[in-house]
Amino acid sequence: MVATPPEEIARQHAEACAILKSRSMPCLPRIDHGEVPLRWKQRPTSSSSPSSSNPNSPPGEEGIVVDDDDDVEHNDRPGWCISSRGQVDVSRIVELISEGVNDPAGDDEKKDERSSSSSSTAVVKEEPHSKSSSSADASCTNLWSERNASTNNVRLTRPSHDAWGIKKIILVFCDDFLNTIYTLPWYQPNNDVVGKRMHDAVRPVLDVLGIDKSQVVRCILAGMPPGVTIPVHHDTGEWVRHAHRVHVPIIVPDVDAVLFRCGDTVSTLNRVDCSPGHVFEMNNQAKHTATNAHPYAYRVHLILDYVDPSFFDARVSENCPTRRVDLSPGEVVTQTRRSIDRALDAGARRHPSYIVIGAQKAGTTSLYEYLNQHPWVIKAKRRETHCLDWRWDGTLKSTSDRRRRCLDFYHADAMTPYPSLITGDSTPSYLLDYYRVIPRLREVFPHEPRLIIMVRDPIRRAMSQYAMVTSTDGTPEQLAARGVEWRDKSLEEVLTEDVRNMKDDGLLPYWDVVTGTVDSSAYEAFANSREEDEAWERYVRTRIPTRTGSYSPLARGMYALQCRPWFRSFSKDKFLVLKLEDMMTSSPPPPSPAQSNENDDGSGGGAEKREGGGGGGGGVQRAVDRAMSHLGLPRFQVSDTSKKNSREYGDPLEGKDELRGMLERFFAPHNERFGRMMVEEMGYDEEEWGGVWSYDQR
Ligand SMILES: Nc1ncnc2c1ncn2[C@@H]1O[C@H](COP(=O)(O)OS(=O)(=O)O)[C@@H](OP(=O)(O)O)[C@H]1O
Repeated sequence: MVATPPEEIARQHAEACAILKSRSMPCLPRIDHGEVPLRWKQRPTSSSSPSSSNPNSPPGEEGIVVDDDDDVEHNDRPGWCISSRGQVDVSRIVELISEGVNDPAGDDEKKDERSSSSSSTAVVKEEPHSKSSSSADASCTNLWSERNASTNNVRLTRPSHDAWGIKKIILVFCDDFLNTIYTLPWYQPNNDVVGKRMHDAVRPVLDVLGIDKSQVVRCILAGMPPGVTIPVHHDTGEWVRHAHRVHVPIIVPDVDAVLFRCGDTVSTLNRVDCSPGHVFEMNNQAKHTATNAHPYAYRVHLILDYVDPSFFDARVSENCPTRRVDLSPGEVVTQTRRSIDRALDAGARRHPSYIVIGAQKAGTTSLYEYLNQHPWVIKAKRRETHCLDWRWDGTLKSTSDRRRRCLDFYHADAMTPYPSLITGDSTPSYLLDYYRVIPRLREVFPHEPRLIIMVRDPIRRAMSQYAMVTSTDGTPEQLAARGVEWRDKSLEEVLTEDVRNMKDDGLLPYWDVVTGTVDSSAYEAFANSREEDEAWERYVRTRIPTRTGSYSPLARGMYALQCRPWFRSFSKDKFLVLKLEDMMTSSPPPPSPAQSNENDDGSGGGAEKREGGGGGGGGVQRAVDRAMSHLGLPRFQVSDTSKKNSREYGDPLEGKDELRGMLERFFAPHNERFGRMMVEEMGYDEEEWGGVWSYDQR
């Protein structure tokens, strides 16, 4: 977010006034190009920094990025940004909003202050034709009065508008992700006298656009003060990509004193005809700027955003259906920069909403960081809370104390007023440590957070673990967590040790240590037996230390065994399982269903599945889309798709073909079993999971 410095705003204002004075810029001829194609608005938005949505920070700017440069990608950008969609009679809207139109924003409050202070000598600039009313009773007819709005309508903040002194009458509004569309009382035909009249007065605009009112996601009347320039900017936020932006000038005291320009670049801004009643659509992801050079009067536009009807179906298929809420008069809403909630829903969300439970070294940090780029996802106080394993405080007497302790690892209290926002953590040790973690999770988080499991070729995973644990880089805390047990051990030694432990626990009756081979019939007989369950529990209960990462290089890659107790403990719909390899595919990011009609270039995108290949962001976006859908969050575009927690290390299996062959033989039946489990028990795609990590295909 770049805030335009005041000197630059002053320069742009002077420039606009000079243009107006010289009458050197004619308006574009009114041409109806039809709707601005939404694919022209797909440029990723750039201001979704997670911190901006942290409820601990005050709501920031309202999704507007001010640009001073022209570094915009112009691929497939239109030769036009403005489409004249028609002309309507706005006199009924004018009737409703004329009163108080030229009162400065917040003036009713100032008047209250003045009337309560007889010594006040402040000079109020009187505007002609301005009957103002500061009463907030139901009969108050000044819709600009903020007291009236907060009593009879609903007050919403739009910080950038406030900064520019723009005042507004809000009729329909949605959060940044179009997750909830709020209809305010002053647009509800059955609820309010104003609502009925406003609803009817706006109707001709919808008719000219050929849209149904259910398509409207935002609709406000915005009053721009005299002597103000909104500097060149473009709008940002997910909603921009999905919505058509329409302006209708309603009250324009002097069209020659208004300069509204829009264009693909700062140097190609075109002037739009702002005569009252001109319904025009603009590409609000292109540059635009407005100046009201009138000496004393406000200029009012109806600003309306609408989506295609297919948008709502797409949201259903993304597991994130749009909600519609009719707000009551005087209702209070809580806002962050990108979210809006009803105050009466405070506390409705229970935290945490998700936990990435493993597997270690399978890309869990990346997934966590990608999720946290979503403006509605708030980081835990630390990525790996470990609140259910080694930070669990068994000395606490009651469940509520233990819950409190666990919740303290998240910003749970600060998030209470904002139920749209979610939080969670990534503690990859949980997957293996099921016997400790599952009962604790059930106890302190009975709402059962969504669980995400990432997996990776178990041989690669083991190599990554070995490289990490034997590495001497990192913070003292990281070094301590890794332990020193493997420091002087070779890869062969640590693998052999794990095999020995498993053998001793009766977990590998099918594995011949001398030949390094599996007895297939012994494996088939043992797999999924009660004996295997017992042996697995024995292993997990005795071989998992809590204060070192130097353990289980093989067991942590036996995913069917690790997942089984989890899958038995929670319903299927609680889980999402993702393969790290799928994050590495380089095919272009998929369009969301909500964009697919516009975006489909017909390319299936040949996925490169092997590690080390590509990783152009398509795989990351696809994985994050699935996670968002799992969490019931609206889709967003991941801006930083770089891999996290990655380490440069030589291939520990380089020149060790025998060891590699042994590992492949060891893991092959486990991989095959896990693939089957995913398809048959969890209902995942056969093509994706059948034959997962089948080494003989390499
Ligand atoms: N997007 C993407 N593409 C390819 N590889 C990726 C990606 N994200 C994470 N990684 C690799 O995942 C490894 C780190 O996993 P974790 O973050 O789960 O490790 S940890 O358990 O939290 O320590 C680590 O593997 P190694 O580099 O082999 O150690 C990361 O490089």
